[in-house]
Amino acid sequence: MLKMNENAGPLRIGVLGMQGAVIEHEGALKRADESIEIVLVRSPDDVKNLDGLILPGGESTTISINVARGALLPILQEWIHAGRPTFGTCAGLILMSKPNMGGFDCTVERNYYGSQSDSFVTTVLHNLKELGPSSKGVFIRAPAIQEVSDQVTPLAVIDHIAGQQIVAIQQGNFLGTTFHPELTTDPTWHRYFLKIAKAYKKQALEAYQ
Ligand SMILES: NC(=O)CC[C@H](N)C(=O)O
Repeated sequence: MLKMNENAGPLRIGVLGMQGAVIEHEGALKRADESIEIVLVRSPDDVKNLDGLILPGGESTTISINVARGALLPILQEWIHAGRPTFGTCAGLILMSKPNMGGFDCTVERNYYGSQSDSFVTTVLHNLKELGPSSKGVFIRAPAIQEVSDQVTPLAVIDHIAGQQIVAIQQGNFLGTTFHPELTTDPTWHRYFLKIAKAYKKQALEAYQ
């Protein structure tokens, strides 16, 4: 059984360090809250005592292979199954969707917008007041969120020639974006994730006492 972090001190957030935008997420977490502890997750022991976990973007097949090779897969599955705070960006979101590790009750289509050269930056329109009206979304060989169940809350959309598309979602303690908020200096999405992790930790510590 995965142990929770019983330390009431600063939040400990893990960043899966297999491939992709790992350092960028570490920087974004620091910008969002200087006081948090960051753990690079590469082996099962690294997942102990975390309050939240980020699955970065990169290449989802490579990340999956490395996760399986490092014996992390059952630990991550247990983490997600327990509903612990998890933030998946781009490839990270792909891993949290069906038929991969799961977590989100949704399907995604990989490389929806085309190849690397079809990557783009556009305005992400937020649905949730506390996130502010909008942010800059960096989409790099991004997936598109396809079917979502009513368990999934869309948090943001973009206007696309194919129509408005959902690009950020929440389901309980899971947060996912098809874009890369860690590649901008705007801490909005990481702050929102830290809020989820903080609330989860508070609740878990209270239940524990
Ligand atoms: N920026 C990204 O994470 C791209 C995801 C990548 N195209 C994949 O399918 O894995």
